[in-house]
Amino acid sequence: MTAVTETPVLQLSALSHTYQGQRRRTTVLRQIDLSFERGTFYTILGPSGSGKTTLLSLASGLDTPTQGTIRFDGQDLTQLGLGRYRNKHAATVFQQYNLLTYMSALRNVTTAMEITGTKPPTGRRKTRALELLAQVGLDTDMAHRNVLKLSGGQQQRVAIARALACDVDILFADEPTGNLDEDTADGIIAIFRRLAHDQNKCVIVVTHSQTLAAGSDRTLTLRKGKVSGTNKP
Ligand SMILES: Nc1ncnc2c1ncn2[C@@H]1O[C@H](COP(=O)(O)OP(=O)(O)OP(=O)(O)O)[C@@H](O)[C@H]1O
Repeated sequence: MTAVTETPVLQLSALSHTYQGQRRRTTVLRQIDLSFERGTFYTILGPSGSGKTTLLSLASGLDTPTQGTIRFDGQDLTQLGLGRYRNKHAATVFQQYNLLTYMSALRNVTTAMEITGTKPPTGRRKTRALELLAQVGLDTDMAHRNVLKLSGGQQQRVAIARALACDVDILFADEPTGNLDEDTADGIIAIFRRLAHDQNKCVIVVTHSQTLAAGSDRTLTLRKGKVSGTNKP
């Protein structure tokens, strides 16, 4: 009998990235090879400036690497199309949230569903959005409030609900618990674990938080542009 090996949902091969500044070039990532599987919650750690956000921008299709390839389900992202990848297969929770500031929390979530063509399996988009906002601890009153009238931590939770609203294969998040108290952060970690383990999604989170790392299935550490260590095999 031959063993069936599943194609990684995301594969980075010989990935390097260099920023071209006005005076000098900075190589941030050097020849990185990494595979990510469905059903797994990953955290990426590393000192400030080690290239974590850069790695996330490339892997989520927001930027293109100067060298190397990125494959989603075996298909090169340049062939699949970055727009299609970001719309249908990947969702990102940004460090700065990137919410639509003239809208309510609820509209931020439903708009994301409209743009990506996400139809909830049951109920209307609005019902599903309220459900997701409740899951991250935002009640109906907060859901209807303009996002600028929410605290930083509450805005961060709207950004998480918005990413959860799009039924994608990979969820990326950059410091998603940075502004949250311990209990709320624990709730978010539990959501990420459920997404990976119950819904077979791949969750990839950049963080400095050891608590978040401890809640994940695998941690990768970036140092000087290389992956210097992985644990929890
Ligand atoms: N657009 C850019 N142009 C030039 N250099 C950049 C650009 N973006 C990031 N850098 C540099 O690339 C390096 C890696 O940045 P990156 O944001 O990926 O690090 P990080 O590990 O996420 O840091 P932190 O933990 O502080 O958020 C830093 O030295 C940064 O100054």
